[in-house]
This record gives sequence, structure tokens and C-alpha cells, in this order.
Amino acid sequence: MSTQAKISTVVRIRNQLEPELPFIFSEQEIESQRLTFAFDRVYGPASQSTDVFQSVVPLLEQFNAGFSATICAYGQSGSGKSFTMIESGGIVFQTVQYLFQSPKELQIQCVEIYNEQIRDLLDVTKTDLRLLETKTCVIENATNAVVTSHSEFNTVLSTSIKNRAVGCTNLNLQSSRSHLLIIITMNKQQLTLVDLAGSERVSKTQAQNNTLVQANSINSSLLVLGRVISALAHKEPFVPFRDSKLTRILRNSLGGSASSLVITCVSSLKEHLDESIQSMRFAIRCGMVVNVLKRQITKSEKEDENVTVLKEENNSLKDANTQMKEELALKDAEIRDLRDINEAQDEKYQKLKHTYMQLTKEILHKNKERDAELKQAYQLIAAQQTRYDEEMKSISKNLLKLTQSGFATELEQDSDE
Ligand SMILES: Nc1ncnc2c1ncn2[C@@H]1O[C@H](COP(=O)(O)OP(=O)(O)OP(=O)(O)O)[C@@H](O)[C@H]1O
Repeated sequence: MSTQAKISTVVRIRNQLEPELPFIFSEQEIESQRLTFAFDRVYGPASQSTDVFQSVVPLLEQFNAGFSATICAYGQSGSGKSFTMIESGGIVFQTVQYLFQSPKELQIQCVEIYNEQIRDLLDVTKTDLRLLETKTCVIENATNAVVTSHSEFNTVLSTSIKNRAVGCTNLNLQSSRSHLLIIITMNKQQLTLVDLAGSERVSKTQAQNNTLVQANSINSSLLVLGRVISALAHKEPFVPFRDSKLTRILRNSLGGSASSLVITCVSSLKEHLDESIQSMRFAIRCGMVVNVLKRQITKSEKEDENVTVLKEENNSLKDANTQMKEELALKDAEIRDLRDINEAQDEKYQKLKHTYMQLTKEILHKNKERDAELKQAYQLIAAQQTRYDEEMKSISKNLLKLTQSGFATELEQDSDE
């Protein structure tokens, strides 16, 4: 069974730190530049990560019920994504606490996409993992840590965070220079927690050398993410998922079968107004993307399902069998009737045949008799004809004699005269 659900979008407005306060908007500026956006929820500067977690809970309930889910933090560099996701008390910690309310075994993969290379944060020797795309996208050879408790998970997470690429930029002293993906697998469903690297204007960060390369790589993969979201939001026929590793991995979360939440982090600082507006526009487009949620079925559920399907098939076969038996009985009766009719017809035929033979015999007999009679008649006629011919012959002879004698007498009379 599947249900359609739009990607949920919430916005978290970052709490301003003391030195930034002079740059906030005045009341007049707010009135003159008012723009309206609508999101599933907005968390103001005073909000805590525990408040934001309320938007995550429905997805975790779905995850526990067998659906894959993705929670992704998006926003400009320094807007509070890592703070929201992975800092102590952030979404990742609360998520794991929530999941371990009941005992379970989870498999964890922690990877980062750094300069378009997938690095294993649980084994730093694996620096360029490949993606395998079959039905789903799998990170080939990524370390799978099996955890059965909250504390085991924390150990895995702190190792990963320690190994993640961070750097210092003008926007953030501890800026994430990579996209962090924590992939939690339970049974067949996956929960993907994503702390994206922040988009940044190179002019603002004054990035140089390695930082500039990182910024370009981050910006280009975020650009692909933007294009993918835009194509999905506008239901375009082609979606450029394959243009970046991030979108290849997140394919099932964007327009796929997972339930997804995008937490867009924005700054309320005047100097970041353009970036904040851009981020919110991205969030609006995310909210237009429809996923078709599909429950991931476990092996035993699959077996149960197969048994149910087989039972149903068996029942319908039994029904079909009964129906066929009934139809067969009807056909049998029809055949019996036809056989009776056939036998009767046969009997009639035999009688007719007998009569026909009899008549033929009689006709032949009569024909024979008639032939004999005719033969006799012909013989009689022939005998009569012969007789007649002979008589005719003797008459002619006599006639000739008479004629000759008459002629001589006449000749004698003529000569006497
Ligand atoms: N809501 C908040 N309350 C207090 N401090 C915050 C809040 N949000 C962010 N910060 C602080 O702001 C700084 C930048 O935040 P963070 O590192 O989370 O940004 P980011 O969006 O992840 O940036 P980048 O993309 O560069 O990694 C951090 O020192 C963080 O502790």
C-alpha cells in the first residue's frame, strides 16, 4: 500500500549571537520589505532544538512503522544546520534517544561527501567510496556499525563528527566543508539524517585556495540539488539526479518512496537577507515535491504476506475448481443429452439405411426382371422383324415374278396388235 505525501518543510530562524545584534532589521525595514512564505512550521530565534524535534517525531513514527525517512538540514553557511542536527541535544541525538525507547538493533553508516568524493567517517582509509545503483542507491563498502543502545550510537557519532572535514570561513569558524549523511538502517527501512554543507557566496567568505575549491564543490552539488528539486516541483520529465553524488544518494528521499523533512535554517541578519530569501524559496519548492510513501516489508512480513497471497490464491483456485466442477457437471448432462439424441438419430439412420438397401435391392431386382422382359421383347421383335423381312422378301420376289409375267403378257399383247 502506498500514500502520497509532500516533503515537509520547516524553517528555523537562527538565534543571533551578541556581536551580530547591530545588523538586525529595524521595524521600518521589515514593513517596507515584507515577503510572505508559507511553511509547515516556523521555529523562531527563541526556539530550542527540542521544539524543532516535534516536526521530526511523525517521521520517526513512520520509520518505526516500516517507512524510510529523511531529515535534511539546508541553509546558508553559518545559519545553524549543524547546530540543529548534530550538536549536543540536536535532532540526531534526540532521534536516537527516541528510537531506543524500545530495544532494537540499528546499523549505522556515516559518510561525508567532500569535493564530490564519498568518505567513510567510520574508517578514514576509505576515501572514495563508489555508489551502486540497483533498486536503491547503496554506498559500496561503507562501514556498517551495529548499535543496540543510545550510548553505542553516541560513540559512533562522535567518531564520525571528529573525522568530518571542517574549516574556518568568514561566516563560520567551524564551517562544515562537506555534506554529512548518517544512514540508519532498521529491518529494510532507512532513516537518513543529512547535515548539508552550507551554500556560500565566495565574495562574502573570501575563500581562497583549498577553501575556494571546497566552496565551489559545495555550491555545485547544492546547485544540482536545487535543479533536482525544481524539476520535481514542476513535474518536469527529466530530473538530473545523476549530476551529483548527493542527489544520487537522496534519490529515494526526493520524489521517491521515503517520507522527507527539510529543515531550512536561515539567519535573521540584514546582511544575509538575499541568502535567507533564496533558502526559503528552495524550501517552498521542496514543499511542492510529492513522495509516494511505501512501507518497507521485513523478511518475515514478506513471508507472511507470501503465505497470505498463496492462501488467497489457493482459495480462489478452490472456488474456480468448484465452479469448473459445476460447469463440468452441466456439460456432462449436455453430453448425455446429445448422446441420447445421437443414438436416436443413429437408430433412425440405421432404419433408413435398411429401408434404402431394401428398396435398392427391390429396384435392382425389378430392373433385372425388366431387363429380361425387354430382352425377351427385343428378341420377339427381332424374330418378328426377321419373319417380316423374309415375308417381305418373298412378297417382293412374288411381286417381281408377277410383274415380270405381267410385263411379258403385255409385251405379247402389244406385239399381237
Ligand atoms: N539557534 C542557535 N542558537 C545558538 N547558537 C546557534 C544557533 N544556531 C547556530 N548557532 C551557532 O552559530 C554557529 C554556526 O552554526 P552552524 O555551525 O550550525 O552553522 P551551519 O549552518 O552548520 O554552517 P556551515 O554550513 O558553515 O557548516 C555555531 O557556532 C553555532 O553554535
